Amino acid sequence: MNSHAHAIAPHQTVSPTGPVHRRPAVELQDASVVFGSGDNIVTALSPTSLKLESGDFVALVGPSGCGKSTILRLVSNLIKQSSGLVLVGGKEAAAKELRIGMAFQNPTMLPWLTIEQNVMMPLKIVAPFKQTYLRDRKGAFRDRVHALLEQVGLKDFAGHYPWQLSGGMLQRSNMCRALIHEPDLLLLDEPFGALDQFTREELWQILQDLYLDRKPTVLLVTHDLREAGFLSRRICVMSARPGRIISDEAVNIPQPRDIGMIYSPEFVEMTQGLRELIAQVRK
Ligand SMILES: Nc1ncnc2c1ncn2[C@@H]1O[C@H](COP(=O)(O)OP(=O)(O)OP(=O)(O)O)[C@@H](O)[C@H]1O
Repeated sequence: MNSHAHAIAPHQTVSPTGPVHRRPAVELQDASVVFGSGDNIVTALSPTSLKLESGDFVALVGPSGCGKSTILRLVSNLIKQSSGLVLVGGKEAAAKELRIGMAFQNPTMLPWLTIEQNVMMPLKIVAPFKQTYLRDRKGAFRDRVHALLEQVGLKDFAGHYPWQLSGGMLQRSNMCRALIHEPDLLLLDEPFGALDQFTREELWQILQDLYLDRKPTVLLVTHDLREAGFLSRRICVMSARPGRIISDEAVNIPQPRDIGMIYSPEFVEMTQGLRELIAQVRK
């Protein structure tokens, strides 16, 4: 075991009421991804296995280009594996049956729509909400959007346009849009990448609250080891490209976590251990 053994332990399902045994929400069985053909072959992901139980919060960390985003794209069914299996909700390529929310580093808000309209967008296109969209968009759905915006401190900005908001406010809106349709699975790819440390820490706390409130299954890709440690219940470390998971350990710190915790010796030791592991594999 690594030097971060105090805070993290080999993979186990953590629950306030003890271990839970449910059908995995996400499972990769020796899934690999190869792009191109002939002389232009790029192996983006070596055969990789990973399991997320329903309600898990797993962070994927590792050197640049090791295949973290590729795993998210596999799970969201944007790309197909070249070998192995990808199961979502227990079924192959069944991502459409699960409600998925996604948030990426650069929020892509539609500039001609207000924040309220942007956040409401999934309700317009995702079943079962889309069936009642025309009826509910000015009633129940609007209330839902406003309640979520209030939860992230954007109560007064529903009628603003994206260009009237700061980067941090846009990331909050982005998070609301990813969660508005109550996804079973939340896929986050460097969602706070471009923000200053204070805003990041603030958003970690907001995301933690939203997660504990709703308990979706979350797969978070990040380069920020503190972000991984603060938010997730498990951290998977990947090797250099073509990557695979070389360490999968639980973060044994009860939730909700306090932001001050990231300065504790135990937490610093954990992130330092992860850092050393990644430094070794990227050589
Ligand atoms: N469509 C594609 N065609 C060819 N190669 C690709 C394609 N998509 C990704 N790759 C390659 O696959 C590898 C893994 O990419 P991926 O985006 O998953 O890495 P990552 O770990 O998320 O990287 P980063 O941390 O830098 O965002 C990279 O070397 C990348 O260049």
